[in-house]
Amino acid sequence: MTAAALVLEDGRIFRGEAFGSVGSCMGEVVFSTGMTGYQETLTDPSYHRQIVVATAPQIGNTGWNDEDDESQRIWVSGYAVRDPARVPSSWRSRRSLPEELDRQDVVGIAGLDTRTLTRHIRERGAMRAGIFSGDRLRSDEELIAEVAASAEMVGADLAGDVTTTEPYVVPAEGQRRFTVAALDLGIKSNTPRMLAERGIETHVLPLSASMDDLLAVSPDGVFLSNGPGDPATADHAVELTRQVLDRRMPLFGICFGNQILGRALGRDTYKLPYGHRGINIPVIDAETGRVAITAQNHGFAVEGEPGERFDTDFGRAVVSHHCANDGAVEGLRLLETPAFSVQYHPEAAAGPHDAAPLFDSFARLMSEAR
Ligand SMILES: NC(=O)CC[C@H](N)C(=O)O
Repeated sequence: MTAAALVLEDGRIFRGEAFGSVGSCMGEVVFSTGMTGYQETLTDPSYHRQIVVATAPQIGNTGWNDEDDESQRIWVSGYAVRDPARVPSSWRSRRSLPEELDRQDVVGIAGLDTRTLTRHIRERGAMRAGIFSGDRLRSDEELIAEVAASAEMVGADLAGDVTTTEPYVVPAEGQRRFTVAALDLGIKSNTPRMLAERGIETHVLPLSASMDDLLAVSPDGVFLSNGPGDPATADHAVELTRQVLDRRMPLFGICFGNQILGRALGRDTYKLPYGHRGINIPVIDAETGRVAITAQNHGFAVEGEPGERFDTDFGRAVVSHHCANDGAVEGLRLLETPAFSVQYHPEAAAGPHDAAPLFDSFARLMSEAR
């Protein structure tokens, strides 16, 4: 056993043993309450620069397979778990979780009290932290100083780190009904897959794409993906979105995309105390009162009140969805321009499928705009 410590910026230290790679990592410490889907979580680019704490005590039971990655690599900076599986068991598993963490040089910690850690984050808020093991484990003072010198999540411009360098196309399954230009701020593989199932061909474009790049693919609609970092930094994407709205091109955004649409409509974003991360988060549709159980992973939110209607440069808009737990904005819809977005994850990887019909709503918007 190699000793490891998770050190928080407020000086609190949790001790355990090294899990995955030995060394050190820095990031914002956040907790995720999903009991399944750790492979999708770890490979979700939105977790770039975050140390994820699994509240589910046993992690790694189904190993690591070659099918469920949401991107090319693991993006979390570190992983903290209570009780790792000794022996993974799944017919799809190719290797164990710690083997994969080690293969990708991802530093983790196991055996720490994740319940106390989660309660601490819930009370004090998500904050900077580091995991240290091997020769990176030094005196408490040195470790706390190292964490205090690391980068904050507020003001972090991270989508450029995760976006594709080259455009690529994910073809429609069967007959192509629509073409979508997707701005890649950290897109997960399951999004183009779910669009493809609906006859949509997706052109995934780098974050630096211009309006001309978008128009070059003759899209029926534009998609804004999820992604890491502080939405207050995403000025280029906000400007591009304003141009898309100006042209009345159908637009759909997820998570970071919801925050970008919010900013394009003149709203500010702010940091939630500890965010929403899990796969059973209840969201209320303000119009119908219906609740959807959703997958979520966000630390920031758009300012607004449940059901609020407001004026924008593109006509009237409504806060279409909000979180049943804390009332945070979970969706926006324009009433006079074909655009909507949600703060949660209809691509649901991993997660419940209540929100999947939103991809059908996007297809409907594109067909109405023809
Ligand atoms: N999953 C996402 O798109 C997250 C958006 C943003 N980085 C946030 O934390 O709020």
